[in-house]
Amino acid sequence: QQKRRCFFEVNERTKKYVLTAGGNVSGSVQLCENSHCCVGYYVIINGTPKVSALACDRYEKSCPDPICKAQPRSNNKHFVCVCNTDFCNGNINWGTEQNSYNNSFSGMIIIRLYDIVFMKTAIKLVVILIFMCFLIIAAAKCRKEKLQSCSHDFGVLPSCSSQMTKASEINISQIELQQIVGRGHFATVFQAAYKGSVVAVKFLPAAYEQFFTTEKEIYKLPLLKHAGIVNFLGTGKADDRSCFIVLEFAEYGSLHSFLSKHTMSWMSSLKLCQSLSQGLSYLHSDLLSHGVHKPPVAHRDLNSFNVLVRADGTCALCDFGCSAILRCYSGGYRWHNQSTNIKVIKLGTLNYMAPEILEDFVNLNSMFLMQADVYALGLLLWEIWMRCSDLFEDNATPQHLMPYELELGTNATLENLIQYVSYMDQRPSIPEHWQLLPQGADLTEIITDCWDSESDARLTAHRVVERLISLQSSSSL
Ligand SMILES: Nc1ncnc2c1ncn2[C@@H]1O[C@H](COP(=O)(O)OP(=O)(O)OP(=O)(O)O)[C@@H](O)[C@H]1O
Repeated sequence: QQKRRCFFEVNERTKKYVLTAGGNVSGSVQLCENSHCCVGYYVIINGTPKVSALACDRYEKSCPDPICKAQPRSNNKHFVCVCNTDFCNGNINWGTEQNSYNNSFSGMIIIRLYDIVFMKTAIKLVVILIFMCFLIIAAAKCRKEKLQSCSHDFGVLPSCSSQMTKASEINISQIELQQIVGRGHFATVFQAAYKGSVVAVKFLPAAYEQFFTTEKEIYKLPLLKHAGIVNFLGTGKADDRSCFIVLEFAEYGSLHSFLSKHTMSWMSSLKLCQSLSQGLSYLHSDLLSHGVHKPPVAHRDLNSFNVLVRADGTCALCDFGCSAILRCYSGGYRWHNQSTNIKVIKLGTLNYMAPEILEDFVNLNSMFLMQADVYALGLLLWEIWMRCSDLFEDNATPQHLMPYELELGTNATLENLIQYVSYMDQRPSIPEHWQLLPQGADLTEIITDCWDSESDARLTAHRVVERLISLQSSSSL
């Protein structure tokens, strides 16, 4: 059986030879010859315990305790402890008085293994705790700054700066339909009169209620009102069970129809581009205002049919039937488990799909939905500037074309787009002479930085807003 090992220490007042008889001593360790018990003698001096002696017990006695429990010897000034595990005499247990005495152990000469282990663990715990606190504070600060920076960047309309959108249910009898102004893949949109104002009413057949529910959910998000997003007035159900959404009326209709009919000056094109980017940047923003939270939203179907143009020449985003609310999870954004998870399979809008979405078509649960919106934004900026008469020689402004329409025809298939956009890494062509124009190089760079094949390398919508502002302020064409 292995011999017991005990701490060994003697002060002047103890007869050293008496204790060395218990076994061979090497430094501060004694190998017990006659006993399997360690013993510790302590004396209280000025209220603090000091080691009087630590050693092997000289005779075999009963020592049932694995830890060294203090027992008074005389006058409550001297204590002895006996224990039966290796080095157990290095740490006397004071019972209820333990804490007060333990704090005064600095006078002990022997380096006690148990103390070291305990100290090391305690130090590790403290360091881990401090590190975790630091991380939590840094994360909270980072999030706060992010939210604050977003809320400073974009004006929140005063009407709803601190409230949930209070759109009421609208009774169909309150609406007077006038004429059809647009048709989408699912919806028919009417110009109508409602409470003395001209509005747009979007009807969705009952079969497409899923799109209606998603779109309503987005419009009803708190703080969603913004000049770059079409103003939402309410929803309702018609007698034939179709659902409808009442919106502000955009006089020029979709951006697609506006660009088909109009060319524009440099300043007008900038107005369209800026309001469009601001709308998207606001949609993507994560906002906290007066305790109300607006999560980021990815549009997921951004194209020139889903951007409206108002009479004042500004853009407003619409059609959120495929949009996704993103929730923040430990630094990144994930798709909130929304009522719908619809795959966008619509001709025309395929042209605006980012390469990673085209390729990963069967699985749209991507973390990069906002970057995919920015890709589409780049195509829209190209589409707008291709109709800017100041960027072309007299009467040489091209006809309006959708992205890739020239290269792949009016109804490009998914396979053609994957081949052209993804594998061949091609984009709509930017006129070479733009490089010679005062702002040409900058606007080319904005477009190409939006439609980069690497989604991570693309600008954020917020950065596009900034780049467009500096483009405007540097000089006019
Ligand atoms: N508020 C509005 N003011 C004026 N015109 C509008 C308005 N909303 C929609 N429109 C017109 O109706 C068209 C279809 O609207 P919307 O895109 O919302 O329908 P949809 O069926 O959801 O379309 P999609 O095919 O993209 O899914 C638009 O392209 C636009 O021309």
